[in-house]
Amino acid sequence: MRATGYRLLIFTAHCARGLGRGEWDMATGMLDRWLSSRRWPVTDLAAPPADSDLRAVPGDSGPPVLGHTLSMFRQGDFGLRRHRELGPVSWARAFGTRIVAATGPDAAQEVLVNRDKAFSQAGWTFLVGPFLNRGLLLLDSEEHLHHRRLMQEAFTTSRIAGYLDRVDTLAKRVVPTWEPGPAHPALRRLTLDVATEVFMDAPVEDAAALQRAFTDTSRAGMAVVRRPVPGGRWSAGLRGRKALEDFFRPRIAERRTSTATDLFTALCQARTDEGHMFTDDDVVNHMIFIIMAATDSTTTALTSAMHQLGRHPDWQDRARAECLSVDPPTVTSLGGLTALDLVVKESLRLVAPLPTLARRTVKDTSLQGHYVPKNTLVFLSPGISHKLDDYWTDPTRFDPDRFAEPRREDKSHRYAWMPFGGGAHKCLGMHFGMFEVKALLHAILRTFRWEFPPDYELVWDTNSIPVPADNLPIHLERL
Ligand code: HEM
Repeated sequence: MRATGYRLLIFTAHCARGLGRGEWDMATGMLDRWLSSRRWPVTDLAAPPADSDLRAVPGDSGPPVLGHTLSMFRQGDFGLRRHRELGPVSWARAFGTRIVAATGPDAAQEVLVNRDKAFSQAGWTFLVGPFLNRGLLLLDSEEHLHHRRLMQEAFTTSRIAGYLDRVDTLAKRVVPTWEPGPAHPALRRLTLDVATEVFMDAPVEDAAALQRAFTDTSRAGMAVVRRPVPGGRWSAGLRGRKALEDFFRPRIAERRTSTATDLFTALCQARTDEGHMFTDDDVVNHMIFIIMAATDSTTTALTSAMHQLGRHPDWQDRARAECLSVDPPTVTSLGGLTALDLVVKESLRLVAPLPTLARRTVKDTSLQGHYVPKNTLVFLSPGISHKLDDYWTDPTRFDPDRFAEPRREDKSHRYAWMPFGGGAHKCLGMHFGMFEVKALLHAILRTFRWEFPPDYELVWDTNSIPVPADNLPIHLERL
């Protein structure tokens, strides 16, 4: 069996280029069946110290050469299956290293609360390479706290109100120009427009080049060949990052005294009570990170919500009726749109935009009674916590009312619903992100109606940030 599987892997890799679509689907289907059915001998990650009562982390290396890399890429239920079979703390070999999965709300809480400071943000460097260098998420401890406090100045209620006003103006200009077609690229374009107009206040003529630079920079972290080979994703990412740096740096001095209401200006002017401000380097690094953090995540949230609203016309009608009763969408008026709020929360539960949060241990530590040695990569999975039937009734079903009183299933555990993470690094853009998604849906629901054929099934490509494999083709009917 082992030899068969190995041959299948080699065959798939060698033949990929020469196969037609049907043959490719057949080969990958065989591969997927084999990956799901095959089990590997379970061994210990490392022996716990003799004087401790800790247990070893159970897990396995998976198939030869690639380990579980392909399963992680190709199988949406891989993590959930391991959680059921091996428990909330297990290890697997993938991407050339051993990774500990901390799954379920208890394990997530222990890592994110990080009581003895054993889990560092260096885990993210493994995933995003040099592209998000010194972004807020990559900082640890006191330095992180200091930068986070300063950055909070860009997310006060009055700042958010200003951004939201600009998001609404943009949505009202762009959404009515949409034609029937794939929804995902249109949504991505919309959130990129938010990035250039609302976050950066960039000149219109620079928008296309900047948006290309964001895309190249954010994709580079997932490059298979992680070297600057000409024509490769890594090189494109380095060029993209440089283009973004070249945009931000020369404008900082002018933005420090500007009266503009964009996020870039807010970061340039952020100041603590003691008078500390971000340096020019900090502003550049934080802006590049924020744009990456904000764009793909909100695109996935919007795509998931549009998909669910198209499958559930009753919820679409309820959400639209609310949106038609309120204009413009503001921090206060959006707060009253209950059905829209429930739909967005449920869409974030079913498809967590950040499927993996990464940490690395900086010392030997314990996790749910297991021994985890120093320098171990640890992955958390909000999407797994969102699918456990200990916390959610019929977890695969779209059921927004689960977030309403009296059910409030999200209160079953502090970390049962965690699309925005938790602890010291909990998403700083959470409130604005929710408002942005709702303001954009507000414009879409007031302009269009849509539904999917009953037999339509969306397949999410979960290689990194979830995207619909078919771009979510959608027939928009103008109201
Ligand atoms: C639906 C949209 C969003 C989702 C699901 C989301 C999710 C997350 C998650 C899970 C984290 C924590 C990662 C970790 O602990 O490893 C995070 C961090 C962060 N997010 Fe978001 N995010 C969203 C939108 C935004 C927006 C719109 C912004 C800014 C405009 C933003 C800015 C940030 C920042 C600055 C951090 C780093 C916080 C820190 O390290 O202290 N996010 N986000």
